[in-house]
This record gives sequence, structure tokens and C-alpha cells, in this order.
Amino acid sequence: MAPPDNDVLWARSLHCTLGGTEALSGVSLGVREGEILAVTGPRGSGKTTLLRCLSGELPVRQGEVWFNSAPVHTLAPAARERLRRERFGWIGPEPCLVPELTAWENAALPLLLRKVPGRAARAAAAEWLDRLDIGAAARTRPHGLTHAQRQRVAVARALVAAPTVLFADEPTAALHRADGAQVLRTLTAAARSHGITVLLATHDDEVAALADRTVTLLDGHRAGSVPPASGAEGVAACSLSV
Ligand SMILES: Nc1ncnc2c1ncn2[C@@H]1O[C@H](COP(=O)(O)OP(=O)(O)OP(=O)(O)O)[C@@H](O)[C@H]1O
Repeated sequence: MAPPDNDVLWARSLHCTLGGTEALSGVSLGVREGEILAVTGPRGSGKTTLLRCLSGELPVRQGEVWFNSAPVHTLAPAARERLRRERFGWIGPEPCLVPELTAWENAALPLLLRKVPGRAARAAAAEWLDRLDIGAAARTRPHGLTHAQRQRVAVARALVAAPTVLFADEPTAALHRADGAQVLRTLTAAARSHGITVLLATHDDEVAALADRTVTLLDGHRAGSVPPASGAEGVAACSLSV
């Protein structure tokens, strides 16, 4: 069954088990193009697992994930990796930068891997570093940056590649409140001006308030929805986004 036309990302009855724990048990949702969707819920409710499944990083045990007309759940590993590299962006709670590269080289990495000429990649990276107020440190390596500055570089790296969908898993959890708020404002403004769809996992209501819509998880299923007894959820459950 193909997803509704206006959903860029669509999942039906997702189940995922990690280390014997049923991390997701029958989650369905649709995400519209350009939408900023907050995924909230208490610690351990399955937010990260949901983002990892939707982004094709984790194979789903049962259920479907569609990106436009591509069935992510049945793609071969190489095709899934290509999809993730070319269409998706990921920001985690901790900045994972290459220590040997400068801030601009880290930010430009997705473009350099796509063989974008160095000068153009550098210009694009510099623009995002400026927008994230870190342009002055473009030539500094990660060890010379503060934690907050490193996270800004990671955000620039995710945005520079102009992903269709950006997965942001607690992207400002490790930042001080004011820092985090500024980074989030830049991120959401960039997403809106570039039409980037964002899935924003957070347990912070103030962060979720920046989104267009919120879905809440509880113990691996959507709060307010009855966990499926036999994986028999239908299309109605998939249309919860509308
Ligand atoms: N690699 C793993 N191995 C075993 N269990 C895992 C693993 N990753 C997650 N889990 C379990 O799966 C469930 C969902 O975890 P998940 O990290 O998706 O929740 P979360 O809502 O993102 O939590 P947090 O807010 O703490 O990041 C939890 O019970 C967690 O302990």
C-alpha cells in the first residue's frame, strides 16, 4: 500500500525490538512535506528508535516506512544508505565531528562527499556557519571549540546538504537554555525557508512548541492510541497526521 500523496514520510504499524525490549509496538504516522513534527514522550518511550526506523537506519521487524513512493522497509541496505546520504539529514544530541577537520571542513563534509567542488562547498558551509553564529571559528578544529560551538557545526553540517527530511534527536539537549533556544530558532527558520521537513524528538515542551504538530509516544506506542493487539492496524490509524 503506497502512502497518501501529501505525506513525504509515512509509517504504518511499526514494530522494533532492541536487545529484547519492544521499543516500538505498532506506531503509525504521516508527515507532510515541509512540516515540523515534534515527537515527544518520556525517556525510553521510543522517540530515538522511531526516528532511526523512519530514517532507514534501523530495519523494522514489522510494519512499513515510505519516503514518498520509496518503500524504505524493503530497500536493500545499499539503497537505504544512499537514500539516507542524499535525502536525509541527522542531528543527534551530541556533536560527532571529525577531529582532524576544521569547523568548515566538517560542515562541508556532506557536499565534499557528493563531489561538490571545494570552493562551492566551502562557500555553502561558511554561509551556514555564519547563520549559526560560528563563522568566526570556521578554521578551528573541534578540540578548540566549546561543546555548544561543536553542536552548531553539527547543525550546519546537517543543513548544508539541503536534506528533504531532517531528523533531529534532542538536538539542543546538551546546550544551555539560551544557546539551545537560539540554535533551535535558526534550525526551524532554516527548515521553513528551505521547505525542509523536520522530525524533532524532544522531551521538552518548550522545544515541541516550535513545531507545527506534536505526536506523543508512551512505552513504544502513540499516546492516546490503543496499542495493537495483533498488528492489525489499518489505514485509519495511519491517517492520524490529518
Ligand atoms: N541499543 C539498545 N539496546 C537495547 N535496548 C534499547 C536500545 N536502544 C533503546 N533501547 C530501549 O528501547 C526503548 C526505547 O528507547 P529510545 O531510546 O528509543 O527512547 P527515547 O524516548 O528516545 O528515550 P530518551 O528520551 O532517553 O532518548 C527503551 O526501553 C530503551 O531502553
